[in-house]
Amino acid sequence: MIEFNDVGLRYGQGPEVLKDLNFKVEPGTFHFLTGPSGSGKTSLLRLLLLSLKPSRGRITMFGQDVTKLDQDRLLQMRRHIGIVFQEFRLLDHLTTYENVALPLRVLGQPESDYRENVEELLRWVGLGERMSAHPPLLSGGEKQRAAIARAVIARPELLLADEPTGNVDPELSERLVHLFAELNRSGTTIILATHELPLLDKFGYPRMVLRDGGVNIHG
Ligand SMILES: Nc1ncnc2c1ncn2[C@@H]1O[C@H](COP(=O)(O)OP(=O)(O)OP(=O)(O)O)[C@@H](O)[C@H]1O
Repeated sequence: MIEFNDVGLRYGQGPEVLKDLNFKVEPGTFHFLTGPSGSGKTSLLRLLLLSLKPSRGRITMFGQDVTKLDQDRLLQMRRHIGIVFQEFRLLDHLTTYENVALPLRVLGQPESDYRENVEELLRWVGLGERMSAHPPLLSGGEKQRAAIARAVIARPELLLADEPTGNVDPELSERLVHLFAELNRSGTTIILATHELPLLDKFGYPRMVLRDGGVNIHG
């Protein structure tokens, strides 16, 4: 599903923050992405999200060399990718239901087509009673479950998560990772960036470790 060949990334004229990345991620797998602060986890996720282009090397995703795609094709490919951020990024003026439905609305689907799916997904993530609440009234864990639901409502094949448990307590962190694990069991490929060692130890998924600009996969 993902293949990096000799990929390097620099911002502007700065030094390479990622260098000689060579790895493959098979469909249906779950990887933790870890490494010290500043090692380039967010930068690597932005390459995978197609919001940054590498300075060198080749990135193949879904069978296509993404460095050769024009903007329209990149946008089409982007629809196969979901993203969850540490700081949730929900829209406060929309209800929880409307936040989760937004990606489908943007795709032009009529509400009659998606209402049931959105409600079912919200119940599945445990927000069945919170659908009409606005995000400022949700707890941290509830906000992140809403953000996860929004990220997967359009059924992405690849789900990226950047420190998704950074703003919730350890017990909730574990429950959120169980949610990602469930999504993975239903076929979604997952790459979850975290530096929380207890989570890495508790869930035995392989680790992509970034260090000194390079990456190694363990486990
Ligand atoms: N927009 C940018 N412009 C210039 N340099 C950047 C930019 N974004 C990140 N960097 C640099 O790239 C390097 C990797 O940053 P990145 O945010 O990818 O690391 P990280 O592993 O996600 O860090 P953290 O765990 O602290 O969030 C850092 O040296 C950072 O200063």
